[in-house]
Amino acid sequence: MLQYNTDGTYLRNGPGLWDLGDYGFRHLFDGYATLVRVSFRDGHAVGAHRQIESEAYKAARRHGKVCYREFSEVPKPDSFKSFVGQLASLLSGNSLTDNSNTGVVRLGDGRVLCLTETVKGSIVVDPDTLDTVSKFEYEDKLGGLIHSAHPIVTDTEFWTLIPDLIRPGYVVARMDAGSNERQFVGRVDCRGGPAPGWVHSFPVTENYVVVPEMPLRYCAANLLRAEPTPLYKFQWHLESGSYMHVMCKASGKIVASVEVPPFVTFHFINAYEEKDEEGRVTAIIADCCEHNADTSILDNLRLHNLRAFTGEDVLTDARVGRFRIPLDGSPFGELEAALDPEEHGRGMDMCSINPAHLGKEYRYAYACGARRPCNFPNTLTKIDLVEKTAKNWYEEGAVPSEPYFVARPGALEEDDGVAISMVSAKDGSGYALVLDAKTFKEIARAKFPYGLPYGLHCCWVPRDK
Ligand SMILES: CC(=O)/C=C/C=C(C)/C=C/C1=C(C)CCCC1(C)C
Ligand SMILES: CC(/C=C/C=O)=C\C=C\C=O
Ligand SMILES: [Fe+2]
Repeated sequence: MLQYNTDGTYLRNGPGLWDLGDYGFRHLFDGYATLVRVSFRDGHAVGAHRQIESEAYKAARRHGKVCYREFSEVPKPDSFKSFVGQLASLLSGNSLTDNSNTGVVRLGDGRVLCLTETVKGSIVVDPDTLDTVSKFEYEDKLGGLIHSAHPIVTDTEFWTLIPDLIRPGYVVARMDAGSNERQFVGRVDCRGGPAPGWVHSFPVTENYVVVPEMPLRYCAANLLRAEPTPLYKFQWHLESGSYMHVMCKASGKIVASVEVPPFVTFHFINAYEEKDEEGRVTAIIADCCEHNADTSILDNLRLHNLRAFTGEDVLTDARVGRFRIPLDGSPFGELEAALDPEEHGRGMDMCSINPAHLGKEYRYAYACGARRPCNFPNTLTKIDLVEKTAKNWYEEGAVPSEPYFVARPGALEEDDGVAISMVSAKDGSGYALVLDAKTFKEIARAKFPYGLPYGLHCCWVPRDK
């Protein structure tokens, strides 16, 4: 019996199936999407999991091989077209995967959407049955084949970033809850490099959208390569510079564009507006899980590395990278660690916050951290950005996924709620873990009758909605 008094459904998406007959995928991000559900009701938890029935997954099952371009894999020679044919199917988007294995969000109108970096990989699911309901069709003329895997979703709207690989830049778009039509808000032109930087995620404040331009940039040549490169579809362009752009949500105008130290991040944590005594906005503060400008984290996520822990400490260091983007016209922004990374074992990724603080000043972030030696984040950490300390949860041999914060209904304090994570235990079994977000102590765990693959991002569907 699970003593937990908030009723609702926790959903987690992630790559979960990496094998097709004898063939095994090589990178974590290639796996076909597995949705996990844990429904909490009257102190009990009921779990389930299911594959998302994307075209890419169904074709792979039908033919026993990869049929679409995944994160690192491309269809093998026997189904290969000529170079021109490949280029055409890449440009049209036909050959891209719709394997929506990254995020899951509950839109303001109640629809639950699974996402990845391809626009066609936006798939509506039923949170109760985990049925694949339909493709989410964007009913607008914005186009774009890829977008940020992490839109910003609130009860009323949806913000997304669409990288433009032809004319290097990004389109910022928003969509009202209940609509399928994105509206163009503005455009950012890249300041460096041959292509836009990878935008797995981006942050917003109450009035601004922050567009990051990392030196890890999309690479047209690598998109066409048959075999994965160490940086997959990307290339590191240190010489191109790193930038942060700030766009006004209301006007679409760029209010700041600053050069910042080089950085590598998948996940922004949050951002907010810094104000002076008169209430004027002087700067934007944006926090992310930052990998010390080291791209090797991407290759470390190869399954071979993840499955072969030798006792060596091979997880590269990460920190809470805090950007300060001045709005006074200065050309440079700052990037520093928000707290001593030793507080969380120099591991930092897969973060969540209290959504009531989205875009606003906030104090707490929840993430996966590290207890070394390790080859992958193996702790859950609660970061206090004011005290600059962390509380850590650890169980020997366990691999926990993103600690997802769910507020207690009626909560007033920022950390009044729970952090939910799915844990793979040392013996291969799996359980849902519920931590008190305040104390970061275990409240409950619900064992699954079987082990579950590692998974990525989550959402919460309250029972009454
Ligand atoms: C699982 C995760 O976090 C990221 C998944 C990323 C994917 C599936 C990216 C796919 C892509 C292509 C299939 C071609 C175009 C480039 C890129 C967006 C990397
Ligand atoms: C698993 C991961 C990124 C997932 C993208 O959605 C990053 C892990 C980083 C390790 O520190
Ligand atoms: Fe992500």
